[in-house]
Amino acid sequence: MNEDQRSLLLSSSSRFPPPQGVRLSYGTAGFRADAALLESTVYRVGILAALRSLKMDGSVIGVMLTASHNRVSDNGVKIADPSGGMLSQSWEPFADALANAPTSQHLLQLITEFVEKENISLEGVRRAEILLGRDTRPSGESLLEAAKQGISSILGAVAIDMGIVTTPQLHWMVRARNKGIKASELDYFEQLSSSFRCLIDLIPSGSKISEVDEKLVVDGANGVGGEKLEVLRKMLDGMVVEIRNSGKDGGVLNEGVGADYVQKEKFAPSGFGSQDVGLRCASLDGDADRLVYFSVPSKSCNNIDLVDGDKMLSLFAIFIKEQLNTLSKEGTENTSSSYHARLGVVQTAYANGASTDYLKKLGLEVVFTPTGVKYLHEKAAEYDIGIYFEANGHGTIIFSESFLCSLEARYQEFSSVSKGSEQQKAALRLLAVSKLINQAVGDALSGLLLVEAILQHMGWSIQRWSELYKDLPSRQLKVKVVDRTAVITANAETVVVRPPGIQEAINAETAKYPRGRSFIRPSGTEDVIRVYAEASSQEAANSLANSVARLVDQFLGFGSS
Ligand SMILES: CC(=O)N[C@H]1[C@@H](OP(=O)(O)O)O[C@H](CO)[C@@H](O)[C@@H]1O
Ligand SMILES: [Mg+2]
Repeated sequence: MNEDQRSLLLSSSSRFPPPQGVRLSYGTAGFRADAALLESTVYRVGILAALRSLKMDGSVIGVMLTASHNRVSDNGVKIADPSGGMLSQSWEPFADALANAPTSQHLLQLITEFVEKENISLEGVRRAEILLGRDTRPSGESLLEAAKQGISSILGAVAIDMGIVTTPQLHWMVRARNKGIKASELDYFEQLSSSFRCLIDLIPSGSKISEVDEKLVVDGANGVGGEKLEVLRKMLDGMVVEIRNSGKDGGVLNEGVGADYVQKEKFAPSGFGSQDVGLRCASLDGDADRLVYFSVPSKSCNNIDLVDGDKMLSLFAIFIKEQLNTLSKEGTENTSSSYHARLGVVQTAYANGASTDYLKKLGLEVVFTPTGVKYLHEKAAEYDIGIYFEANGHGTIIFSESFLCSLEARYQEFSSVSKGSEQQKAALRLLAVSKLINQAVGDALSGLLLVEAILQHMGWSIQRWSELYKDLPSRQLKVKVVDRTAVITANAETVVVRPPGIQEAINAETAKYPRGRSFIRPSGTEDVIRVYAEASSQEAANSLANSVARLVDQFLGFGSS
């Protein structure tokens, strides 16, 4: 590292001292905390992003300022790798060390050692390009400045501000830039709208949906997703969409609204109620990378019929399986008859037991990973087509490049020898899905369009979709403890290996409940232990969740020894 670079780092970092008495961890989805604590961390993530770009031969890297479903006073920062996915897990320890370095000297020492180990040249001869995005949180603007300062403290690094965008939009832009395709926000909207229209044009003539099922009402979580859906809606003249909680009418981000609230509390979001009985409703989360659907069952209650990430996964799996079955039918005389694609489905321990049973009965390969998009995405990428969703509505579909190449070739074959055939349509539908779905990360807007297209293709109402299988009643709780990192889990977070004894106690409690299942894990985004329980009745699920929460408090709570 030359003297110019050293003095630049020392002088700039001295303007961003780390918060006292706080230890930050990159967690499930980047650094996340009260916004007032984050300026130094965001500055240092700016440095990290610049180094990551230099390490990746100048590939474009993304930095997103968001705290997703957390309350508005929080904020966070996470990196989008050149593939558009999450930061490589191998760099997370360095990210943690950077964020927690106590002084500028320590920070400089860390960077010096790291760039030597990683063979990163800091002579300023290479260009590093970082796309910056932020959601609608008030703290975003000042944290954006800190990120820019961090980036510009690395010689040759350039920050490009993409403004207020959804998290998936930024990931999509990074992926598109590194694939050498057009990557503006308009390009994003055009890709989604044109591929959506392609699927609508391919709807079988017999599929009809009733008038009441034409309308969709969307809860925008008072966040960035509502305003972006407004733009998209104007490009989709075929869709009847009403957007509420867009953030324009003074509502507070994620407060009583949004996909996390709807999925966890199973309550209708603010602005929804008895006037919406029977309608198809959807809810985005605060940065529009999560989506759930719901319907209001009757005028009497505030509860909802939730159609969660597991059901979206099931809908996508049915549709894709149908197209693959059509393609694998004996080909016409001039095309190859055998056609096999490896379709995989990835879930986490939060997936409702009924969904896993349903998917296995469909003959699908179902595998599990720990919570966090980075784990599911990595696993899904092992298939020709990998579908992953968390129950809370994080998820997407990944198509391998080799599969898409062979699919494109098959589509061309069909177009010349059997134009208009069912095989040709099936190939075109899958190609359209691969363009509509955001393959970088879970994207509430692209997921919503795919759900809408498939429901129209099937001629299904939300009620018909929800009846695919009946969820086992479940309950999630959060428990504040002295130190959540004391809990170490294994087997995709389904068992606790440390502290000793608690898993045996959970097992004994769970055994008391028919079809009981329960697990605990440390949250990566909030300072809590999360408790999940499901059983044959809601009362039993609630009781099991409360019993396990008491065990957590006994073993780990403030009163524990
Ligand atoms: C139970 C739950 O909803 N966990 C969420 C939450 O992670 P935690 O580590 O559980 O806080 O936020 C993550 C990032 O948004 C998301 O990937 C994950 O599904
Ligand atoms: Mg989110």
